[in-house]
Amino acid sequence: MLRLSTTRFTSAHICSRLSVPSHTNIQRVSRRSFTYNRVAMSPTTISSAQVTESAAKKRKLVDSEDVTEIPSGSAIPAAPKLQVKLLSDKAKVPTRGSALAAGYDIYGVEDFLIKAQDRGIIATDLAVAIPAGYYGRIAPRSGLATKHGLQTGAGVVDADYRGPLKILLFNQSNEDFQVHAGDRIAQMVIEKIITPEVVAVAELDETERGENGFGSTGGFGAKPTNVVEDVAMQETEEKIVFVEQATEPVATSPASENEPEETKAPAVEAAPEKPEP
Ligand SMILES: O=c1ccn([C@H]2C[C@H](O)[C@@H](COP(=O)(O)OP(=O)(O)OP(=O)(O)O)O2)c(=O)[nH]1
Repeated sequence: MLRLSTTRFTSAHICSRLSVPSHTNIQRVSRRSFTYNRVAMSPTTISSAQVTESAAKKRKLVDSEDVTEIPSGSAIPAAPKLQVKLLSDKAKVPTRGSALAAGYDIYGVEDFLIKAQDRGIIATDLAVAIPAGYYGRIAPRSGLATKHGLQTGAGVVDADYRGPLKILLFNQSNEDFQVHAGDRIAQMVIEKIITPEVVAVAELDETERGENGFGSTGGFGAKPTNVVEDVAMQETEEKIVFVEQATEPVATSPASENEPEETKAPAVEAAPEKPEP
């Protein structure tokens, strides 16, 4: 008889299993698989030894900018660092609001009144060194944008810029907005870029779209044609859920058998009995 059991793996479980500190490099792909540093993994078969082997095999595929240094004996590429220099004692190191937040909140260092429908440039007294191959995008904080109409402008921070970081804020509301020293006024997202060589050509290649632009694919209500229904990805929580046959022996890799107790994944739990109708 087939009896279904369900085990839920969060990225924290996986990190614990892999004995790695951060779950930010873990990306869920489907119910049964995820990637760690872009290496495909399965929660049923994962072991630290496999991570080491797989990562070593795929290391050549990782862009060189991703790998600042690979310490000997470690399979996990060192993450690029965002260096910040505080230019005054009012400056604050950028912070992230949650474990997986994309943006680093940026703190202003001055009181500044931005009049309604006006703009202001706010000092941060920060200098930054963004890793090569990336840039910093200054983006609005959603709360300030929705409640007070505060948008950011300009917003491209080059990797080679070493001057003081400034934040351009537009007040699109009809009320003045008072910025206080120490406020989190914007966020900076570190985005990967490519800078291809520019080549002038006589003709561009042909495409289906051609020269059609600005609404040529339909109105706002047009149904997109490229949407694939994926039930597994509709879960709201970041969980990897898989189902296995409890009556058959579960294949266990030798490496995972030798793992210390605290790094093992949680035991398989029996699925709750379905109540009789
Ligand atoms: O919101 C922003 C945008 C830019 N900068 C800094 C970092 C960036 O590297 C530099 C130059 O910005 P950008 O290249 O966008 O400005 P530009 O007008 O093209 O100036 P430049 O000729 O110096 O490149 O100004 C900020 O501090 N805040």
